[in-house]
Amino acid sequence: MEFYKYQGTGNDFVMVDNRDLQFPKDKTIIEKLCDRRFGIGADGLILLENDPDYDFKMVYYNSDGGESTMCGNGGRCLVAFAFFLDIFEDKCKFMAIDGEHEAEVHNGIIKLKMINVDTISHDGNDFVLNTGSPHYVKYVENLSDYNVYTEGNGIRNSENYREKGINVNFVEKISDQEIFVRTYERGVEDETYSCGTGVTASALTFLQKHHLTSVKVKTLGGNLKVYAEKNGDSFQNIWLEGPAKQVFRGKTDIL
Ligand SMILES: N[C@@H](CCC[C@H](N)C(=O)O)C(=O)O
Repeated sequence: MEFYKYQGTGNDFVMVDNRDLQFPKDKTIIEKLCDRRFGIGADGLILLENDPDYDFKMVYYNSDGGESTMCGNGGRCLVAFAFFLDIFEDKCKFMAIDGEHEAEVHNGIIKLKMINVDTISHDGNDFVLNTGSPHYVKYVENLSDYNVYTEGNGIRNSENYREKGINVNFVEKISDQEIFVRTYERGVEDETYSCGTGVTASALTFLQKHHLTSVKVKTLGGNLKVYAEKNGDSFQNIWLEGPAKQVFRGKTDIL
């Protein structure tokens, strides 16, 4: 099987052109392909498929092999992959598990429109919201030295969230225009270098508090930017922007 490897701010994905629907959607196989010792190695695997009403369709799996909810960086990488395959010119629309997404490509920078967010709930002093995937957002100090694995794993496996799982983001304010975000991801069950839906969730809590329409976001794997408009309680016109790159392509016998 031919595959491609992409990364978006260090969130990395095995990418397969499955327009012929030949890929076996088997949990054990996907887990093996994503394994960093015995496989290709990635935070997730994404299938590019045809959709009769859109330029293409996104099917996303976490590295544990389970199909999951929306992946923002994965979506940006898939747009870069579709652009590489000449599926569209500079703007596209695709279908994902959380609905329709628009995207634009300019000089390797991919701008992805995220779903509207109607509710930001509180859990104590922290925030819970869904940006296509469920996210917990906690503001901390000294984020560089923070134990993201232990604290994130604890919240993800706490009584309220254990069953469905949740992604856990730790946020530190850098300035009025910039935040630093580190994320423990459900389904990877570890910290990743960046999480697009998590960066979006974290950014929205910051935009709400400071009445802003955009914020720069630093992650371990690079920099992103989030734009959004607030209409009543709801955030609309939410865009996640940043680089996404093809790293290599190859053939695997794992299947
Ligand atoms: N890396 C992602 C989020 C992927 C989904 C997540 N692991 C989940 O199961 O909710 C992103 O960039 O958004």
